[in-house]
Amino acid sequence: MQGGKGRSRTSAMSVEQFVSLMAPLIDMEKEAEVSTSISSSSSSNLDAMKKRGSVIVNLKCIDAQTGLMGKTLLEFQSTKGDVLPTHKFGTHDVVILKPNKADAASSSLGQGVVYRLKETSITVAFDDIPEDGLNNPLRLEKVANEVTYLRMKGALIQLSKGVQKGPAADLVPVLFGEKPSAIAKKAVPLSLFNKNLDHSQKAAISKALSSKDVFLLHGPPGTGKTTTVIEIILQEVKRGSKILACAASNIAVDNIVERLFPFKVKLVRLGHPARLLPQVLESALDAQVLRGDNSSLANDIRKEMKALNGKLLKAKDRNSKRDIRKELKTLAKEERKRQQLAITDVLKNSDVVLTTLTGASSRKLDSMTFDLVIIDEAAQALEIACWIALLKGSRCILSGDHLQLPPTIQSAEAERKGLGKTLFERLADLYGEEIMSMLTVQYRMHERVMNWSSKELYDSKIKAHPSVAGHMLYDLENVQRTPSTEPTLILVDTAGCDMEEKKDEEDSTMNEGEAAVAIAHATRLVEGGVHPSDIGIITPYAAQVVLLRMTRSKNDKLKELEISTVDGFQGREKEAIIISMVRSNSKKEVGFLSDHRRMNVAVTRARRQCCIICDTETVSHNGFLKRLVEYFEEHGEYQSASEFV
Ligand SMILES: Nc1ncnc2c1ncn2[C@@H]1O[C@H](COP(=O)(O)OP(=O)(O)OP(=O)(O)O)[C@@H](O)[C@H]1O
Repeated sequence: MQGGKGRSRTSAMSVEQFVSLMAPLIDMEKEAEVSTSISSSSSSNLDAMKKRGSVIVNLKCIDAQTGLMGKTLLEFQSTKGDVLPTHKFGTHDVVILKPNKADAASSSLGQGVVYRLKETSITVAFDDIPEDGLNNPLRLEKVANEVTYLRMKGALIQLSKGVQKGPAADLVPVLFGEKPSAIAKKAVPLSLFNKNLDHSQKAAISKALSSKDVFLLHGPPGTGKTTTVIEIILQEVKRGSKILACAASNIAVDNIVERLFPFKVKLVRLGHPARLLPQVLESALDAQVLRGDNSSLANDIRKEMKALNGKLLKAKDRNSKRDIRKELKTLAKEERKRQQLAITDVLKNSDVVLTTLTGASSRKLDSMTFDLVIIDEAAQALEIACWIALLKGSRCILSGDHLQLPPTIQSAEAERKGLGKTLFERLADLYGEEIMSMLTVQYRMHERVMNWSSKELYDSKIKAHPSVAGHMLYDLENVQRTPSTEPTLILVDTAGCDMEEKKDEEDSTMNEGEAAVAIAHATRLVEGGVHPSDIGIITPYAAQVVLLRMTRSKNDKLKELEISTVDGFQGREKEAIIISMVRSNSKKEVGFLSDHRRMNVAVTRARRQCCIICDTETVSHNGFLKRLVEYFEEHGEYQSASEFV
């Protein structure tokens, strides 16, 4: 099959053009990341750091535990014991711990990786427990993670040198539109592991298995993208393929590991233990290496070396000292060899190696090649990060949805110049349907929630599975039918209710009126029997998240209600979703609300009810949002915010 119909100019670029475009953009992004963190050489002052969200002050250590293969987990809470202030820390970030009062340039008590992040606490995994100072007030500073950029640069260098001899030699020209893509015409006969797959999933699997170089699995919200990826992996393992399975985030990689468990696939998960979910730790490379024969041999050698070192200390004459040193040298070499062999054994015996995209640059994988590289959540990964993994294989399958949120980019300039354009999107433009299948049955939303998104973004091609098409909030156990639980769609209009937006100190926008309405609606749902953990409040603005959490903290019954930005909810779902749009101003500015992908993610998190709170006069100034408002007015229930406060 020939590729190339309808190629877009920006999508068909040569390797050389790609390398010269990306190299400066990666530097820009690195600079932006460094400026939102603390670089080792910076002498920035604490106020500026606080403003950027790269430091959390006034913390106390409330818990210390050992775990994760010898790491120490320390949990910190605000000294006041309430919600942590606005910050830009994320799980897996590298952080340093300092006394609260230490100046910016002072040395730290320890460095660790953020293990768990809650609204009221943050847990960090340290290699060694900080010796003292834990009883005094503390602060955490985010450290720039420069390794990721080095690895992306490494992939660019490899691409620029040419990959004629590497495993991806035939793949690279296809992905840059220099050679046509190919899909075998004869369908592969399928004997499926999962007997419940729908027609669109089966069609996608069949096409994926027939692809000779590249295949895109397009999975709109709730359509079983990961379910389909799992079946593809199982089918490929059955065929004897060696697979590298990656995603941009650790959580997405762990999700695949967990879902492969029941099928007893021989797999190994690479990565820092603090970045893995507890339930997949047994599959971690480190854990498997420890269980291997070569590893116990290496252990025996280390014991022998310890004894010899003792002898060396006691030895008097030069000759015997020299002999012991010689023996130690030989043993050290042997120990290294055994360690390496232990790692190679595990990697060789695994049919599927799983890691994040940046983790794929691990030296442990240096000499390995794969028949297939699978990248899940590819529409949320930088193209250059995908290349770290792609260079290791001769075929690839990318799964994602370019109509949901793209990767987060710190540098506005780098984003404008093209860093954010994903490989998934570029290939979708370049080859279109030839190399792609879209899943069209969704298993999450009531069809009224789904229809807006399907019509607006997916050419009305998505259908709701009968098991969810008509499900209501009051069908849930213990939920009564009340005026609040009854509607599937609710539009709460704040126009004319004196609920204007405001800016917080960091210039992020918030809206007190909307926060009060959102919490009031959540309270009514809980009073109607909805479990608070089944409700999520989503808002695009970080300041509104903090405000909502503070408003919520006055009501103990809402403790388990989840409040997060749209980005924080991607890939997740709740029975009821409340969206606070925030923007309400006389200039009718809507900021990044107008991004179709952000609103698509927000609305499609809802399974049974979606409630939008907004100032219709402000948001209707944007055509896309106007259609959203009209859809909710037509198919849902209209309420004025004045009914809530
Ligand atoms: N063929 C199917 N029959 C019944 N349920 C299914 C089927 N495929 C997927 N599901 C269900 O749909 C839900 C979503 O599936 P999955 O996690 O694979 O989707 P996803 O597309 O990766 O999700 P997201 O929209 O969050 O990216 C899961 O509860 C899954 O069990």
